[in-house]
Amino acid sequence: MRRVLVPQAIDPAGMEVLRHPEVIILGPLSSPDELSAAMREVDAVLIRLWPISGEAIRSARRLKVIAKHGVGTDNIDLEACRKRGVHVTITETANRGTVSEYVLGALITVARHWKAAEEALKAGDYEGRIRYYGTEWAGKTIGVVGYGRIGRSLTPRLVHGLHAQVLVYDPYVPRDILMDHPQVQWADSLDALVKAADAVTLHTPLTPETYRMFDAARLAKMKPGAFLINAARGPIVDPVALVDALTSHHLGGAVLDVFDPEPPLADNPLWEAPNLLVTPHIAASTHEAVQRMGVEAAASIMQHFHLREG
Ligand SMILES: O=C(O)[C@H](O)COP(=O)(O)O
Repeated sequence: MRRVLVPQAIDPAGMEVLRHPEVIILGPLSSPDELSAAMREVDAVLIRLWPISGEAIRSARRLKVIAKHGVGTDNIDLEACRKRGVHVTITETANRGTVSEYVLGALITVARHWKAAEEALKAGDYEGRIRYYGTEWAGKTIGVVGYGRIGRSLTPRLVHGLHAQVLVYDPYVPRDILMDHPQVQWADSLDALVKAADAVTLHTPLTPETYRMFDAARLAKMKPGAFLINAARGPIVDPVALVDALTSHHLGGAVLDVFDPEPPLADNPLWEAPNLLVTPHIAASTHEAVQRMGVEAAASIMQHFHLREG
């Protein structure tokens, strides 16, 4: 028998994939604190965002596979997995379109002062309509940092959906995969991208190289009035520097779906920053993408144990 731990709820279709006479499904757990102990007697874990420490991996003697529901593996101690021979899978393509749609919504919502205008309207200030003038994206330059699956899915949507110019920066992918379109170009450097872009959207993993990639110095290089969208990982952006850049009105606005740490601190300076929109790490949370992530993560476990064709 294989014991598979699903610590947090996933889509029922994903649970269905795990249902098999040779599989015992364990979970859900009530908090991340229970994860390490619960992992001790399992062969596989299907993990969302809860952290899996090296210690938890080392003391999980039966563990063979960790299936990540999503694409970011920064919550998993990969070095400990490598040393113990634990296989890690991600749901490679499950969320790219949904995250791209979130970014389109974020760009439009923040650039049209949607939240402030709505609050003004509800407070009886109908004349906000002649105060909240926004930014039109057609013809503007949007910088896409990271040209992995999400960056590549987003770029055509920016071109065809928003009619924007797109500048792409990613030192790890070959230039010939760039979308072949006159409105899409490589940036020679990250600084060249931030200096030229009316909005920058982040689509890199969290690594030592991307940690605080958007610190005070880099934010200062962004165009005055530009917008920043972070649906990648919180620590890529220095939150204190971002609050300063928004409060001084150097930036026109920002949208954060991710935080450092997660969950974000309740008493948070970000909450007071002007024209900052926030969501609780839901860029990939559509019914469609959550179903795909659940099914693909579960299928990768079953494939690992040769309990399913494919
Ligand atoms: O809710 C989840 O499980 C997430 O969407 C995780 O996705 P990510 O690791 O790709 O952010």
